[in-house]
Amino acid sequence: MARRTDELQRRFNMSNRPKKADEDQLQPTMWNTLRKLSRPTNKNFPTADRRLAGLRRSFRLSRKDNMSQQVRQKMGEAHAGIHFPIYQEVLPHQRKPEEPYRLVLLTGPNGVGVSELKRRLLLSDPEHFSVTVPYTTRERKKQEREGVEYHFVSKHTFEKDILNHKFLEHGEHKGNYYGMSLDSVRRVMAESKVCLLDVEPHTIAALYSSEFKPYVVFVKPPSIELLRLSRRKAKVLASQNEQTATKFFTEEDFQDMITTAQAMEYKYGHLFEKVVINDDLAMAFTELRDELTKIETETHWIPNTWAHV
Ligand SMILES: Nc1ncnc2c1ncn2[C@@H]1O[C@H](COP(=O)(O)OP(=O)(O)OP(=O)(O)O)[C@@H](O)[C@H]1O
Repeated sequence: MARRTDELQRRFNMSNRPKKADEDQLQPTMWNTLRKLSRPTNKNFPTADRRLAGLRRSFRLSRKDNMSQQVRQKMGEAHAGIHFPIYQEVLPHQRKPEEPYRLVLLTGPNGVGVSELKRRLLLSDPEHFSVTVPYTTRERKKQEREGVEYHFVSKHTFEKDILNHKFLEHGEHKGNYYGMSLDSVRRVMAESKVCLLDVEPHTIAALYSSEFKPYVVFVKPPSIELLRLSRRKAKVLASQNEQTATKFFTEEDFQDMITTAQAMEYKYGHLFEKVVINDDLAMAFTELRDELTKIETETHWIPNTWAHV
């Protein structure tokens, strides 16, 4: 029988965009961040390429400049067509042994620890957790194998695939395309593994269906004081003049992380089923792993539209 609880209603009942009155109350910085959040970008390339190539941050800009008009138009249509209902009925759900595991989506501001938590989950049980293989048009390096680090395809094929909505997220860097396809997610799920995917929050909508039953985890930074303490020794990669070097987090990085997290929660909080505050890394990992175990083994709520495949 369908039921609706206040908590679930809170999660599922908000429209995707803040109301005008709400917009007026937002701090200017947060509102600018909200605007930025609407731009497609890609978090799924293997960290080495994404970061060594300076992809993560420059990606958003290069995509905007380089993508063909036709492709941009198609992408706009794809995003514009997705709406969430004001209310959603929910049903209790328990995974049957023959069913695929729910897709696990990890999201959060840059540098908060999404990749680190994903890496730890993978290491903790490589037979159980898996990740997708991205597509690229760049040249294959000597040590790389097709289908392991990347699927290597031609520019023509890639552009055709963009128009056919094959990619969940895609972008361009230094004249090469990179992208993550829906089929890669399906392949992992068909292997009876838990597919871990880190995404920008706007991508959640494209996966919000009975086929994927996404379990959305928001990785949130702690207070700025705790960020300063916990990230004292942590380093991030930074691009400088096309070169990449590691650097310590700056005060600006921390501020940015907190403002972006607030904006993400404001705009997409109704889709987050679990919020993990990443202060102590070991504790955050344990909390996340335990929660994923519960979702696999215990009865929990899902939108009733997901009940039938
Ligand atoms: N709780 C934590 N305490 C200390 N250091 C942390 C913690 N969480 C993550 N880190 C470190 O912070 C840095 C950034 O983490 P990570 O690469 O996972 O961020 P991210 O959210 O994936 O960001 P991006 O998508 O930009 O790569 C890494 O050096 C990581 O080891």
